[in-house]
Amino acid sequence: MSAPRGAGPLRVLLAGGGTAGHVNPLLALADELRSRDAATEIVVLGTAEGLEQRLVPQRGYELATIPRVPFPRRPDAAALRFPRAFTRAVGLTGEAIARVDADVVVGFGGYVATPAYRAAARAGLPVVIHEQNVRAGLANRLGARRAAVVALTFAETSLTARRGRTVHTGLPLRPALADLARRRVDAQQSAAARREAAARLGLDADRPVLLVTGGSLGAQRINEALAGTAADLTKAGVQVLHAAGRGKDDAVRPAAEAAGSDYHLVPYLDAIEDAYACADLVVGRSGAGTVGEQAALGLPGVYVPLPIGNGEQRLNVRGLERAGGALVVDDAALTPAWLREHVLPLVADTDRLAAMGAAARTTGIADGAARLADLVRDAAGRATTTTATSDDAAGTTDSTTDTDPQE
Ligand SMILES: CC(=O)N[C@H]1[C@@H](OP(=O)(O)OP(=O)(O)OC[C@H]2O[C@@H](n3ccc(=O)[nH]c3=O)[C@H](O)[C@@H]2O)O[C@H](CO)[C@@H](O)[C@@H]1O
Repeated sequence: MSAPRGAGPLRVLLAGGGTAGHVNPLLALADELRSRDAATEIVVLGTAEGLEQRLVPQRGYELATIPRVPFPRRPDAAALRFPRAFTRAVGLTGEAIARVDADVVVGFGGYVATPAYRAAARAGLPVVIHEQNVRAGLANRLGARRAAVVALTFAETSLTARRGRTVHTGLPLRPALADLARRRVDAQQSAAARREAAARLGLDADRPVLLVTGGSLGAQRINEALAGTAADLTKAGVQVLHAAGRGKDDAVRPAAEAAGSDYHLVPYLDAIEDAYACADLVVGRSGAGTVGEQAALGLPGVYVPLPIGNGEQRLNVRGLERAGGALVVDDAALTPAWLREHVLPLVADTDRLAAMGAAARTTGIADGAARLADLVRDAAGRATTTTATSDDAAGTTDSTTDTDPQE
């Protein structure tokens, strides 16, 4: 017999997937909920193709998969197949909800979120939405119509819960990153974290470290530009840690090898917190995850927004840029010459980097996972077992006075 709703350990379905940008905040919330109550029951809803396939079981959570059903954007053959495929996905989601006997559904947007929101409505369950990007995706825009809570990474996102609360929680950071964010506020702790992480990565903590990422999938353009400057950087005494993306690292290998032992090329950093702890400067994309993490950590960054999708990457970094924590360069303008002119002097300019880092931190939130966990437990009628240091007065907007998010 299952417990009545609102009683016993929390039971939750977390829906999200695709890239690590969607999966990592979901896992950060899962870890936070479990750390408050080890008996919390969690099922993650994802697809069989996304990064969740690897990342979710690796962190010890059950993954239920449904087929990827992209919402039709034009009247083609896929649009004709959509209603049946969608109904099937909703049915499978309903089965996953019933299996965990969920009392709340939390969605992070993307392909699996729309069926999850629909199945939750059918089951009469409250929905909590987390929107990572400044420009909300379609699934979350639809879901926000009946959501109990819409939680936002960025204050400037215009998505609102029509019938519920809209709260600026920031990005839920996984525990290792939240810990690092706390340590980096103190100069001595920050230096210690850098030394410890440098030892694990085989880096010299006393020389400049440039971290290069292309988001969770890697970025060919960034890889090519770095390949063209690899030797200039190492000749200048800079150590480069470059996560080029799975399957994209081979193209950089000849340049990395020619640049010598200070050029560390990897496909992906599972423990990216170590890389962040050592980095003086980061060059990368401006996915919401990257921006949210680096702001919370007070890390100066050179951002190269991905010029596709709905343009969300340019918007994601705007607040950070305005605050002075970011240099932003268009994808097309990112060349080896640009890196030589801008990044080579910057990575050794400790005063400027310190100012950029401090500016970045003013826009970041380190306890986003705790804030979101409070909202989820509350929506499910559970006590919030720890107190988040939430600036509710500033972070909560009254949904009735906001602009229509569907426009
Ligand atoms: C191509 C694409 O679809 N991009 C979207 C995707 O970004 P994508 O998933 O690439 O990027 P994000 O910046 O959001 O997140 C990357 C995540 O991967 C982690 N990481 C990255 C590299 C690495 O070596 N190790 C590692 O752990 C980072 O710490 C971060 O948590 O989702 C974001 C959040 O909705 C969107 O803003 C992006 O537009």
